[in-house]
Amino acid sequence: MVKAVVLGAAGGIGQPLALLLKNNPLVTQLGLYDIVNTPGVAADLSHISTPAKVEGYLPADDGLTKTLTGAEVILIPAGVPRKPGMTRDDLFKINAGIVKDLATAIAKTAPKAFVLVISNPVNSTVPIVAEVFKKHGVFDPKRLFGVTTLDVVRASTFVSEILGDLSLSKDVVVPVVGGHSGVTIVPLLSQSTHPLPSSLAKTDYDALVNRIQFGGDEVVKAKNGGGSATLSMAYAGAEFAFKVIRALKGEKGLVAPSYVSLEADPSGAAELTKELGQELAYFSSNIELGTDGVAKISPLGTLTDAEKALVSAAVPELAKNIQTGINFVAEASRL
Ligand SMILES: NC(=O)c1ccc[n+]([C@@H]2O[C@H](COP(=O)([O-])OP(=O)(O)OC[C@H]3O[C@@H](n4cnc5c(N)ncnc54)[C@H](O)[C@@H]3O)[C@@H](O)[C@H]2O)c1
Ligand SMILES: O=C(O)C[C@H](O)C(=O)O
Repeated sequence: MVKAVVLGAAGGIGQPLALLLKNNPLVTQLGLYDIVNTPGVAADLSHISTPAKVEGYLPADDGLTKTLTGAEVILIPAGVPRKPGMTRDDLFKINAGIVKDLATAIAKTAPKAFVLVISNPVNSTVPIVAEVFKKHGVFDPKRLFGVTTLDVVRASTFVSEILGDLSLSKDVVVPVVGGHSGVTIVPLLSQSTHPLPSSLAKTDYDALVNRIQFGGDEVVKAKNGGGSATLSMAYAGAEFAFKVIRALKGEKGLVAPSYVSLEADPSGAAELTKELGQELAYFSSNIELGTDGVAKISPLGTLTDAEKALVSAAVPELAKNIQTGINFVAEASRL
């Protein structure tokens, strides 16, 4: 029995993500919340012949509390997406407040749930959720995740394209670490399960790294004002959520990168900090999932010089993004 919840369920990501969750037999209850259209989305999904009982709520009549009651896994894709010319940080002004309010409701109604943050900028929205939870005395660093899986999915796809066989993409695993925006996205291609051709030119390697780091821009540009990645994000979000659900059901050995608080595993964090050469409160590295959430944060391992340079570029940007999230909650509390 697992109750999964999507906050922002009527949106571009929310709807296909809710569909994928409804299609998973491990999900027995599906709570959908949005400020618009959730009753329709819920009615539609409820006709699908899979076990999950679907309920959709709007803000009226305390719909958010009803949605969150009994939630074990909460996915948050609520907020505005980018338009061409914007960075993810440009979304902060609107999305920070949305995420803060949703986190406050979670802290009050479902403080033990696993919370998976999709809303951008993830590098800052995850610290916002953590700060809100700390204020309410319910922060458990093992249960809060920034969803960076789309970067991993893109890396698998683009590497398979270079290897000339897209059917490999389901098996190609590339750890993508750091955060989720531009230079903070660090693909560790030397650790790919399927090595790149040794003949790959440096310019082609650089282009591949750039494509993984800025894959989101490719979609924003192609949608031409119609938003950012939704379908691939729903796929990626579901993939990560299913791992979390399988782990909470007791399956062992499930590993995936996710942007987490390094308080979740102090000994793993100590090793990671040595590798990064600087303390960061949040970082995405491979994590092992357990029944209580983050069981272990893995170190980066052996890196090439090119990868070390990517990590060095990511760290100061991440530090800035994290502080922006922390400051936002501190300032809001002073008002
Ligand atoms: N982490 C990632 O890899 C990743 C990938 C793609 C998109 N995103 C981010 O996900 C977010 C959503 O993208 P989208 O394309 O689905 O946008 P969208 O505009 O299609 O959908 C967002 C939904 O959020 C709802 N919403 C707004 N305020 C809300 C509130 N207070 N409570 C509940 N719902 C609320 C809207 O009504 C809308 O239905 C954006 O911030 C986008 O940048 C993240
Ligand atoms: O690019 C975006 O703004 C959406 C998302 O973060 C992505 O990586 O596709």
